Amino acid sequence: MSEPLLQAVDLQCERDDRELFRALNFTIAAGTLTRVEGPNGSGKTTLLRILAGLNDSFSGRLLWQGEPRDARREEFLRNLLYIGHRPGIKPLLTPIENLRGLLAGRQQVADTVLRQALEGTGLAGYQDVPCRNLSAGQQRRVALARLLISDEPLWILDEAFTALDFHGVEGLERLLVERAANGGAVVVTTHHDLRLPDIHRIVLGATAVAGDHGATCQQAGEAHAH
Ligand SMILES: Nc1ncnc2c1ncn2[C@@H]1O[C@H](COP(=O)(O)OP(=O)(O)OP(=O)(O)O)[C@@H](O)[C@H]1O
Repeated sequence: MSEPLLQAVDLQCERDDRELFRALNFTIAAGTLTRVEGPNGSGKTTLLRILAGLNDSFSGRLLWQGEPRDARREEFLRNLLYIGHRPGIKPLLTPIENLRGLLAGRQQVADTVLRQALEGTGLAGYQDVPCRNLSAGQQRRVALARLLISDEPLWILDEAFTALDFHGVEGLERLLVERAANGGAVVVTTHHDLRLPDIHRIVLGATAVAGDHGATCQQAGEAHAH
């Protein structure tokens, strides 16, 4: 197996006295794609925010490269690119200005590179238009342009495919596969029917109908049920 980046050990989370998941164990390794699945409200966003260090209401352990994540929090955050389910784009700013803001304090990137990244996500000609004048899919593409510049080894992407058209979905699928092939680790949630090979699956709320909020982890070809 390739190098483990992030490991979850016995994760458990409750919200408003309802258990979303428990006994969740998995490894996010370099060079892999992982999809977190489950019905609405099963806890996908919550799990991604926990993994990204944005939500601390859980029990269990998270390890970054084999050591407690919180003991290496700064290093962990430098190595993480998290894009939430809202694109997080400032409507009064242009795509270029938004990207500059998103990269502030992390990466020094020339404007020519930002422009190329926006062209790469299909926004040629829109780089200097205020984002409030862009469609939902175009705003999503502004946020996703960040992926074309990223040097972080771990991507956590919540509902990244939302509002994208057919070509946008295809392009993003290709990018994620290439990223994993080049040694990155990608964790995604989506309600889209993705065509990604060798994807690992973390299924939440698998037995929710029976009132038992179970979770299943399948590491591409190998399944662990809890
Ligand atoms: N800020 C919050 N405070 C309390 N409960 C919350 C909060 N945010 C979400 N929840 C609850 O946590 C549960 C899981 O929500 P979450 O957003 O993680 O689900 P999800 O699987 O991502 O859903 P969806 O597919 O609809 O995006 C839901 O029942 C929701 O009501």
